[in-house]
Formats: sequence, C-alpha cells, structure tokens
Amino acid sequence: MSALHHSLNSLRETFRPDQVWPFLAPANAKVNVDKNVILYVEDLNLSFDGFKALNHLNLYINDGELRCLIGANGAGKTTLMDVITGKTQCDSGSVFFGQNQNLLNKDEAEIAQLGIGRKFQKPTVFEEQTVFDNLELSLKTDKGVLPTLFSRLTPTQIDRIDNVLHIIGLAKHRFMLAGALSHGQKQWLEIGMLLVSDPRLLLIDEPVAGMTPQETERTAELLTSLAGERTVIVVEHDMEFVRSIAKTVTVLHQGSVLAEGTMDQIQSNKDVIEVYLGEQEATDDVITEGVTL
Ligand SMILES: Nc1ncnc2c1ncn2[C@@H]1O[C@H](COP(=O)(O)OP(=O)(O)OP(=O)(O)O)[C@@H](O)[C@H]1O
Repeated sequence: MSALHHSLNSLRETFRPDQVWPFLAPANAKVNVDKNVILYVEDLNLSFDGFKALNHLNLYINDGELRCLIGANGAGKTTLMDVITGKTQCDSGSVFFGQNQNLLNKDEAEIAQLGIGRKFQKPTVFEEQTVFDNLELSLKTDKGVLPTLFSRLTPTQIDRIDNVLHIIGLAKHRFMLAGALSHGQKQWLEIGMLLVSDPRLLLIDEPVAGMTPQETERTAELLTSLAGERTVIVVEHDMEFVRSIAKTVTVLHQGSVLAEGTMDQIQSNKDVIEVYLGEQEATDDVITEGVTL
C-alpha cells in the first residue's frame, strides 16, 4: 500500500462518523453488566394456537460464560432464541440484555446492533466468494458500522479480519473460495462472520451437526476460546460435545427450565431422569450410564 493510501485510510479512520459522533457508535458499549449478568429472561410465555412453546421460562446467563442449552425436540430452544433475537414476539415476560436493554421493544436489526449475533445450524456463507471476502462483506454490512460497501477497508478493519481469520483457524485459507471449504470450515467461517462485528453475546445453534470428530474437537476449542471475552450460548443435541465444553447446562422441557447445573448434576437430576426415562422407554432405547439425553 502506498504512503498516500495509508495516510488517506488513517484519515478516514480518524474521521469515521461513528468515532466523531459517539451516538453513532455500535450500541454494544451501552450494555450494563455491573451485576455480571448479561441476559435476563423472566417469566417468558409464548403459545402457538394454545400450545405453550414457552411456559414461564426463567433463564439468567452470566457475562462471559459458555452455556449449553439442551432438551428434546420441541422443548422450546429455537423459540427461545427467536424471542431473544427479535425474530418472534412473545406473549408476556421480559428479556433484558444487561440490566438496561429491554430486548422486547427492539427489532431484529436493533438487537444485532446491540451486540447479539446468531448462527443458525446450516452455514450460509457466500460460496462463490473467498473466505476473506465473506468476512469483509459481513464487516461492511454490519449495521454498527456506517455503510461502506464500496469503500476500501481501513487498516483497523483489515486487522480485525486478520484477527478473526486466526481465531477461526482459516488464516491459510483466506483466498480459498468458501464453496471449497469442508463443512466444518464453513461453520467456522460463519462464526467468523459474526465475530467481525465484535458481538457481546453469541447464540449458536447445533454447531457440530454433520462434523467429523476432528472438526468437532476443533469447534469445542473454538467455542471455549470465544467465551470469557464474549458470552456464548450453544444449543446442541450432541451430549458428548456438550460434556466437553459446558460448565453449566440448562435443560429445557415443554417450554420451561427443567434443570440447570453441571453435566454430572444434570444426568443424575431426578426430574431429568423422570422425563427422559419416560421418553427413552417410549423409544425403547437402552440407558447405560445415568440418563442419556
Ligand atoms: N411458528 C410456529 N407455529 C406453531 N408452532 C410452533 C411454531 N414454532 C414452534 N412451534 C412449536 O413450538 C414447540 C417448540 O419448538 P422449538 O422449535 O422451539 O423446539 P426446539 O427445542 O428448538 O426443538 P428442536 O430440537 O427440534 O429444534 C414445538 O412443538 C413446535 O412445533
């Protein structure tokens, strides 16, 4: 890059509107986590034609934790994520991001801008674009940054993408077309596409479905490394994977929290055993050690 380009980029960065006028900056700086809780879900209810998908659900997530959310099909996991991210409206209850941000009066875009990123189960990367371009596109369409789709990347933005490429382990593949990546690598790229906007809270749906054992192991490392600085909620059916990453597990059942604790506590929990024994008996599965979820 020429010296002139470099100076122009620095100037552009210095006078970026959101840096000159703080009210244009991404709102995630304004989340109050003084009490160390980043997500408060209280007495949440949602019925579909009389069927209670969410039923007096209470959930508290600490800032920086990695929480796993498990439960049988239809337990309400996706519906809960939909309400948190503004995709679906609840009937009653409250959802706060930090102590001060009421998510129920915000739309999907505002919630994303506050610093909540969601990754759905299926990767939706742009297959015809390179790994780097996918990340660049995400950065430029990040609603926290003013529209810059056709402008050059600033040095800060390039650094941010480089940093994300290293975090997701795709630095060597930056010029590869996303379509040529393995399934696992596509999932990591999509996590990277969230990371470029520096979210505070990541909601990740079934990250290891369809992955090889090696990819699963790498994903466990990745998600574990993301927690701390960020908060991560993972919805997952693969219990071995959950055991490998989770400190605290929340079990949902019929739209409510059935149990919460370490994986060992969950597997020996009376209510969990009762519910899952019933379901296991119905499907004639064999339970070998504690309860198989
Ligand atoms: N838009 C909708 N209209 C009607 N019923 C719905 C709707 N969305 C969800 N449901 C129902 O609400 C219940 C909870 O569904 P949800 O998808 O949240 O479960 P889940 O725990 O995510 O299950 P899975 O593990 O299969 O993804 C299910 O019985 C589902 O059929």
